[in-house]
Amino acid sequence: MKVSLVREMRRIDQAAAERYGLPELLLMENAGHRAAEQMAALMHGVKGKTICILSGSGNNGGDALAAARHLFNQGARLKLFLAGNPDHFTESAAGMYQVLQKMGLDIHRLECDRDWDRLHFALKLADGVLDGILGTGFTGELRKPTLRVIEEINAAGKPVLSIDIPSGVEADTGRVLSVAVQADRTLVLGLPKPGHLLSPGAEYCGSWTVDDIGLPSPLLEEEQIHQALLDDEMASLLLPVRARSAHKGTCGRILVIAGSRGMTGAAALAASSALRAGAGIVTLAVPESLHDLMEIKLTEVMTRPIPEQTPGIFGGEAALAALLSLASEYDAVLIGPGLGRAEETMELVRFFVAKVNKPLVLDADAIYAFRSCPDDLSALPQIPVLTPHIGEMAGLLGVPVPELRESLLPVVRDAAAEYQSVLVVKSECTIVAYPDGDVFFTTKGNPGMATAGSGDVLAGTIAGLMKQMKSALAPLLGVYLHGAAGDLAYERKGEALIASDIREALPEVRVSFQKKIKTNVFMQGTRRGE
Ligand SMILES: NC(=O)C1=CN([C@@H]2O[C@H](COP(=O)(O)OP(=O)(O)OC[C@H]3O[C@@H](n4cnc5c(N)ncnc54)[C@H](O)[C@@H]3O)[C@@H](O)[C@H]2O)[C@@H](O)CC1
Ligand SMILES: [K+]
Repeated sequence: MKVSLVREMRRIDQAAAERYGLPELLLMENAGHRAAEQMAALMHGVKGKTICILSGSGNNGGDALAAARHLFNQGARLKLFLAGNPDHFTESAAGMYQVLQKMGLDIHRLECDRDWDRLHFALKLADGVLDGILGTGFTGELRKPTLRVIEEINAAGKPVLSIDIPSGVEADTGRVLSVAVQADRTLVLGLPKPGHLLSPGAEYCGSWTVDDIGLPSPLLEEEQIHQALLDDEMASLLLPVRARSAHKGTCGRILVIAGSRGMTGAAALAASSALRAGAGIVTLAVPESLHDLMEIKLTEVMTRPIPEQTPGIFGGEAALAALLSLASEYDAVLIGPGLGRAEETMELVRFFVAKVNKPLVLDADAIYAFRSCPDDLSALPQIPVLTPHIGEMAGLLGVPVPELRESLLPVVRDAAAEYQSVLVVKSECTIVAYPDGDVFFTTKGNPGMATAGSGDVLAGTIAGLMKQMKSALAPLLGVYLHGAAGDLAYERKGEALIASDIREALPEVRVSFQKKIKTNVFMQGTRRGE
C-alpha cells in the first residue's frame, strides 16, 4: 500500500472529482459513514449511548458532521461541538452542517465560559468521543482554543475515534508541536500518511485502519507516489522461492567482516543471522587473535583470521589486502558489526569499501568511519546499503537527533540521493530510502527489539538475502523479516527478548509466510477455476 503526503492526497482528491466525476461531498459522505461504523465497533454499538462529537471547520470537521447524522440515525445521543469558526467552514463541511441544522440538531460553539463548562461535562458524561477537529490541513502549533479542546478530550479519558489522523498530529511529519488527541482508533482516509507511521504522531493513533472511501484504486496506486508500506503484500512479492536444484553456492556466499576484542558477540550474531536468512555459505573474517575463540563460538559459520597490527582489532595494509582478496570469492559483503572505532580500523574500512565491488552492507562502526566524509559514499563503486540507527544517521548528517526526527522523511530521502546509498534508518518505524527517491515504512516491530545486538541481526539478515534475490531489494525483505521475527519473539519473551531470539524466530517467520503465500495462490487458483 502506498503512503501519501498531504499534497499527494489533495491531488488524488482533485483527480477523483475532475477525472472520475466523484465530488468531494460524496467522499466526505463515505468518510462520515465509515466513521460512524468504526465508532459503533469501538463502542460495541451506539444505540442509546452518548457520543461527544468535536468538529473543526475544515473538511475533517465535515467528515465528523456527516458521521453525526449516521450516528443519530442509529439512535445515539449526540453532544456536538464546533471547535472552529462557522464562518470558515469549507463548502462541503458547510453542506453537512446545514443538514444537521435542518434535522434540528444543536451544535454548540465554544465562545464563553459556559460553553467550555458544557464541553467539560459533555465529555465527562460521554460514552465515546469522535475527533473531527483537524486532519491533514493542520501544520505547526495549535491555536489556543483548539489546544484547550484537545486537552479536555485527553483529560476525559473516554474511548476516542479520530477521523483521518488524531487532531494535533502533523500528517506529513508525525510532529506534535503542542498536544494531540490520544486516540484509541484512527480511521485513515484514502492512504496512510507519514504521520501515522513516524513518532511521535504514530503513538497517538491507537490502532488504525485504512478506508479507501470509494476513491478509485488507480489513483491510490499512482506511480508518482514514492512512499509505500513494507507490508505483507509487498513482502509476499519479494520472498524468494528456492529452486529444487538449489545448492549452497546458489543461495549466496556471504562474507561478514566484524568483531573486535570485547565485541565478538556482534560478529557472531551478524554472521549467524545471515545463515538464518537463508544464505548458503557464510564466512566471518575476524582479527587473527580472536579467530580461535570465534571458531569455538560458531559452528555453521566459517571463520578466517585476518592479519592484525594491534591485537584484537582490524587495521593495517596486510589486513586490507587479505580482506580484498577474500571478498573476491563472495557474492556479498557485510562490514561493521562490533568493529570498534580505532583510527586504523576506520581507515581500513574506508579503503576496503572504496575498492570492493560487491553488493555491500555497511553497519555500525563502518558507518561511523564515514562520519567526517559522508560525501565519499557517493563515489563508491557500488550502491551500498547503510543500516544506521537514528543516532548514527544524525551523526553522519551532522545534525542533532531531534532535528532529524522532525523532518525524517525528506532528510533521509535527500541523503540517500546525495550519498547514492540505500539508507535503512532504524527507529520505532524503520524506513528504507533509495537513491531514486523511493521510501518504504516498516509495519512490523516492537519496543522489545530495542536490545543490544538487534541491529547486528538485521544487518546479517539483509546481507544473507543478497544472493537469494535482487541485492537491491534485500533491505526491504530483510527489514520486514527482522520486524516480523521480532514480533514473534516479543510474543514469547516480551520485553526480556534478546537479539538471538529475533535471529531464532527468522526461520519460523519465513516458513509461515511461505505457507500463507501458497494458500493464497491456491485460493486464487480455485477462484479462477470456479
Ligand atoms: N481524499 C481524502 O482524503 C478526503 C479527505 N477528507 C477530509 O479532509 C481533511 C482535510 O481537510 P482540510 O484540508 O479542509 O483541512 P482540515 O480539516 O484538516 O483542517 C483545516 C482546518 O484546520 C484549521 N487549522 C489549521 N491550522 C490550525 C492551527 N494551527 N490551529 C488550529 N486550527 C488550525 C483551519 O482553520 C481549518 O479550519 C482530511 O483530513 C479528511 O478528514 C474528506 O472530507 C473526504 C476526502
Ligand atoms: K482528526
